Amino acid sequence: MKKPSVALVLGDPAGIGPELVAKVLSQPALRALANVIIIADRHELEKGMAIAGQRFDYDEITDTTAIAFTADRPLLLNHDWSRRTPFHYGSASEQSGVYILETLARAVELTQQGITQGICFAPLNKQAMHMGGLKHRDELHWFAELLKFDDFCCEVNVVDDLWAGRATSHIPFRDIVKNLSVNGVVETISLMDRTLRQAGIAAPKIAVQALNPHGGENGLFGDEEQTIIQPAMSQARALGIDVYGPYPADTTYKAVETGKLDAVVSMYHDQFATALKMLGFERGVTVQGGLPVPIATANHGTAYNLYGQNLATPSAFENAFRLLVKMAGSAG
Ligand SMILES: NC(=O)C1=CN([C@@H]2O[C@H](COP(=O)(O)OP(=O)(O)OC[C@H]3O[C@@H](n4cnc5c(N)ncnc54)[C@H](O)[C@@H]3O)[C@@H](O)[C@H]2O)C=CC1
Ligand SMILES: NCC(=O)COP(=O)(O)O
Repeated sequence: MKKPSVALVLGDPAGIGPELVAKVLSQPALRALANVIIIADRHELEKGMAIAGQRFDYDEITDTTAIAFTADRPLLLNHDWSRRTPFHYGSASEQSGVYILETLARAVELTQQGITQGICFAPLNKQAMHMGGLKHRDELHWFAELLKFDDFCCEVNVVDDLWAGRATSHIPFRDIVKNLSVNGVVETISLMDRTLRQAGIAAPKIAVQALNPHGGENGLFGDEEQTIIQPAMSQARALGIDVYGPYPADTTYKAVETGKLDAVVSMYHDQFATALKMLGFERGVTVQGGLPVPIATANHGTAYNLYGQNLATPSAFENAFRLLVKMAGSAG
């Protein structure tokens, strides 16, 4: 297979992103997987290497129209921040938000131009992005608009061989129930089924979570299982999708283990994400599911509390890079 070209973005320079990028790209075996174009302020990239105590060589480019890759040597497209307001290291700021949005937008542009086949970004901060002008509730919906994609999308989390998606995501807890619908649950199950097939699982088995304690116990405390989740599962079965449940949140993992299920569809963000992060915080990846361009990141965030201390574990971001390269290879 031809080596894919991928865009790599530092995420929020005020968090652990630059340190993670340094730790990943300083490994020759990882660098060799793809032609990498880093979109970053050179000073922040160098600072990440200084924090990590690890470095790699790169060539700087200014012109993206005639790119030539030298074996296993990343290219840097310098997003010069030297004349702009400095970042607030270790906390959210407007300038971090603007930087994140500008660098991600350049990554999307490169991918739309066919120069790269996917985007891997180190952790970003949604609060900073909102301070920097993000009007969408999260980067997923911002990416969708940039890519002129108006179909269904949702974040997909992966730890080892276990995948998870959610029918609602970055919304207030009090709004979960009013945002749940039969159609939304069917869309989430279908996206999960497609994603698993693209990942090479020929006959995906998908668990669906209940919303209420003990699955509502037949309407005793909540009836969303009967009014929304079971009808959605019936529609999914009619589409040929192999779904199981609905399982109460506290015993879903047991059902997954016993039934050797491949994925879980949750009703809200933390419902299964908490179990997944218990299972493998250091290994988890988040994919921007459903978009026409492969985009992946680590499942953890900016960890502002760890900034500048060389304490960030790179393994989740390494997994994100590997998965993104695989997806970009299939896309290109
Ligand atoms: N990949 C991405 O872009 C993601 C971004 N976020 C964003 O990150 C921001 C902060 O999120 P939080 O919920 O505070 O979670 P967080 O993941 O940044 O931090 C949670 C805890 O885990 C620790 N931690 C995180 N990554 C670590 C690593 N690589 N090595 C060692 N310890 C690590 C932190 O020090 C902290 O104690 C939010 O704005 C959120 O939206 C959250 C998840 C993924
Ligand atoms: N920036 C990616 C992101 O926030 C996805 O993380 P999560 O919603 O899976 O926690």
